[in-house]
Amino acid sequence: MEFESIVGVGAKTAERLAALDDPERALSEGDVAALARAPGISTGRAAAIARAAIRDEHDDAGEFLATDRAREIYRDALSLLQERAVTDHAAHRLETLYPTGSESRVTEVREWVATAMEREPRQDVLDALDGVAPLDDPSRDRIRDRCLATADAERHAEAQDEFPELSVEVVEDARGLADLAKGYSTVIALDEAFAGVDIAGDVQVRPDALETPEEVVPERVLSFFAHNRERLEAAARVHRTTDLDPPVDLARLDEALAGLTEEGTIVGDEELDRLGRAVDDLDAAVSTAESVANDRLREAIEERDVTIEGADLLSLVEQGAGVDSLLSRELADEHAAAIDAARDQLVDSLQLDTGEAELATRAFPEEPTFPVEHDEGVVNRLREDLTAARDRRATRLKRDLATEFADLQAGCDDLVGAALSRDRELAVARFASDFDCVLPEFGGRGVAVEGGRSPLLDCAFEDVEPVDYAVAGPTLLSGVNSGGKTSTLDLLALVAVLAHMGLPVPADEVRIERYEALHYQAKTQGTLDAGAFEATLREFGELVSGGRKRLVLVDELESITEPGASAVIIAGILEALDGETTGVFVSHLAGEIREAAGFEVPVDGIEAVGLVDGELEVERSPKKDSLARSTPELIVEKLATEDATDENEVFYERLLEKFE
Ligand SMILES: Nc1ncnc2c1ncn2[C@@H]1O[C@H](COP(=O)(O)OP(=O)(O)OP(=O)(O)O)[C@@H](O)[C@H]1O
Repeated sequence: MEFESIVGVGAKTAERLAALDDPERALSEGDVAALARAPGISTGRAAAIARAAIRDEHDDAGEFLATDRAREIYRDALSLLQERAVTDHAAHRLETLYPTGSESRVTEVREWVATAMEREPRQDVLDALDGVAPLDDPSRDRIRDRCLATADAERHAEAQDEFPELSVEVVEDARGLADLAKGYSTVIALDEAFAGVDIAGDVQVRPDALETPEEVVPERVLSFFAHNRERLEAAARVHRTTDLDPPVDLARLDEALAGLTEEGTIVGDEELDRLGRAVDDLDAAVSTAESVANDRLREAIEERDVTIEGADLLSLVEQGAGVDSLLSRELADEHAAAIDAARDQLVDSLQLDTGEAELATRAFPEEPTFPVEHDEGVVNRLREDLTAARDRRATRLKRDLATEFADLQAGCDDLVGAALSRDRELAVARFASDFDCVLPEFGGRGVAVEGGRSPLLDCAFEDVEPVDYAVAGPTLLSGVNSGGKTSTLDLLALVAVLAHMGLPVPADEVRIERYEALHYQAKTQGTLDAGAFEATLREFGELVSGGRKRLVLVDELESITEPGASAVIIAGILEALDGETTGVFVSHLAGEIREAAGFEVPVDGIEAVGLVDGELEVERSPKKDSLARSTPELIVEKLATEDATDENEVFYERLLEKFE
């Protein structure tokens, strides 16, 4: 794949992406976490690259979010969704959702979303998801007891690539192999030509070694599984608590994992445990056995009165014989019994098998001595035999388990992948259910929202009052102070962004025109200086001349300059937006703008229905074709109708007339 063909990916980024294991897969699947593993690529950058790759695929050149406020609304919407993902990985992957005018992209996401919304976000599934993360490779420890050998330079290079944890040596001939066998416990020759050579030591000829890494370096796959155990167990739990069909036999995986310690060594094999204990306890067992024999013998000697004829004693002394001969003559049976006891003690305490026991008995020779002493040479041989048996068994078990894991590995990748993808789906399901969402319908002109409730408001979602608002073409939105004009624009923007991301929207029903861009101009804080005013006007100049189909939302543009000029400018912009473009302009100057405009600009209004305890009671849904009365007007009306006395009635009445 030509990475540089993706918009925004230059030569340097392309080179960084190429360092990944499988960048094509990461790009085509929008795997942000995998892309962020490339050197020097942050998660944010990875998300942007993934989005650019999707854009590329859908021939989607345009940027939907045309202003800062539009981008803010997108960020807020995305955060609400990401907060509902359990794993960081799923949260990152959700960044690949972005608003677009590309119908094919929106349709693709909507199909996925429709299934996602059916998922049930049960607590046990969310708990299980907590431990899931993509499988990753632990650092590989160098293995020093084995080496590979070949006479072929090309194979040498291949083997070095495949087995970075092993030494790979070049050998000319069998002599070279024999030299290596002196330094390594195992030498694995890669060339068929070495088959049949007779060399002392563990020299194996394995021309297939490169294809069976799990047999050559079982430690690799074992440490991979030991390292990823918790993620795998969590992913297995996700499958057990949902309707997901496991891509791997979970019982088999459980069993394989049960045979592995956290360090990647084997557990649960009785024979290996026995051999390990025998090696570890050998010295202590020999010394106990020796004590047993000596205690018995001492007891026997103490209990015995030894009578010896003077002539015999003389002959023994003349022969220079020691007490041993006396022992053998007088206490032969007791000595034999003591040696038997020592041998039994050694064999029993180390649980030795018949072959090992045969050697172990020789550790206590029959020649009568006191005190009884073990034969260190025999004990050393026993130690070597037991150690070799233990290591052989461990190697065989490791290799068997590694082969089993190698068989399960592809399924395990899918197991984790499926759990993470369920997390993304559940984030959408929770978003939809937390904010009572529906999938919007595309079509018609403008936007029509029924029962829309914005989760971006500064109050608890259950306190948000539903808003109905349908708007098409250029429109002014008037309304009382703090009536909810800005919140209505936010709701329209949010609905437009979510709909064009392919996501459900927080409303009972929404129909929306398919747009290519959202131009949302936030309220300016205070009057702009000449330069900023010029820049803002320029932006509108570009906006009105742009050919793309866009939704235009503008909040109180009048604050950019003095009211008289503002009304004229806004009127001009409304005129320039051809009648086809839906543009909602919030303004307190609706009357003035209307007068300045060369056409009958529709004005909708958010109205106060009254004053309750000094607080305005507001009807949040804008009323069509209605210039909302201002708050001062409402207060004057209240004074004129409810509180007027004979003296001030005329004053209030006159004030009220001035508003009309
Ligand atoms: N649909 C709604 N449900 C509940 N509360 C709302 C709703 N819309 C707005 N509000 C509340 O009213 C407050 C004022 O809303 P908003 O800022 O949108 O009004 P405004 O008409 O734009 O005000 P201003 O006249 O100052 O521009 C919000 O902070 C919010 O608490």
